[in-house]
Amino acid sequence: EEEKHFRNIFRQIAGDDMEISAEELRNVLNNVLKKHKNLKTEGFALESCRSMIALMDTDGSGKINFDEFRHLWDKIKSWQKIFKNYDMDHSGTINSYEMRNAVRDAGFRLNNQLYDIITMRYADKNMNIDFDSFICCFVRLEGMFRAFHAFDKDGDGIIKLNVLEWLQLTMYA
Ligand SMILES: O=C(O)[C@@H](S)Cc1ccc(I)cc1
Repeated sequence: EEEKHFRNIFRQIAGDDMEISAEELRNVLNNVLKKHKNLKTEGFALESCRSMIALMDTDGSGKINFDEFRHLWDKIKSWQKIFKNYDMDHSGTINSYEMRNAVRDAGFRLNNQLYDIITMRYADKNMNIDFDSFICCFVRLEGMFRAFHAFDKDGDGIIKLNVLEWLQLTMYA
């Protein structure tokens, strides 16, 4: 039943081509955000939605189909619970220390250098991370781990890429 309901929602968002574009994704994310008063954010920028599409576009169509959207939506739902769990004062932001715990709670195993890089890339001047930056960071983390494992056929934790393969990975993200 829930699946049918979700498919109807998807159909409304996606329109005739049954694929969601960056603009359509931005509209649905920002409409949902309006229902969450304690998720302070200026909303998702188009560029952020383009990146989320790229990271989730496993069939290379340039848009996201039902399965890709379902995966993204389930991830955002679980990651917003983690965000709210750490945003105790309901400021709509979490600080860089809480971000470390949120990343760990989401199951990502990083090192100190990466935690610092994430703070530099996603936090504001007060070292706080707002909700849309938080989600974009997690979508990128999940997408990049997934891309690495897709290349790591023998699962030895080592991949070999030539420069064009590297650019294919990093430019469409
Ligand atoms: O659908 C909702 O409002 C909750 S349950 C999950 C959620 C929260 C924020 C966003 I943006 C997307 C989804």
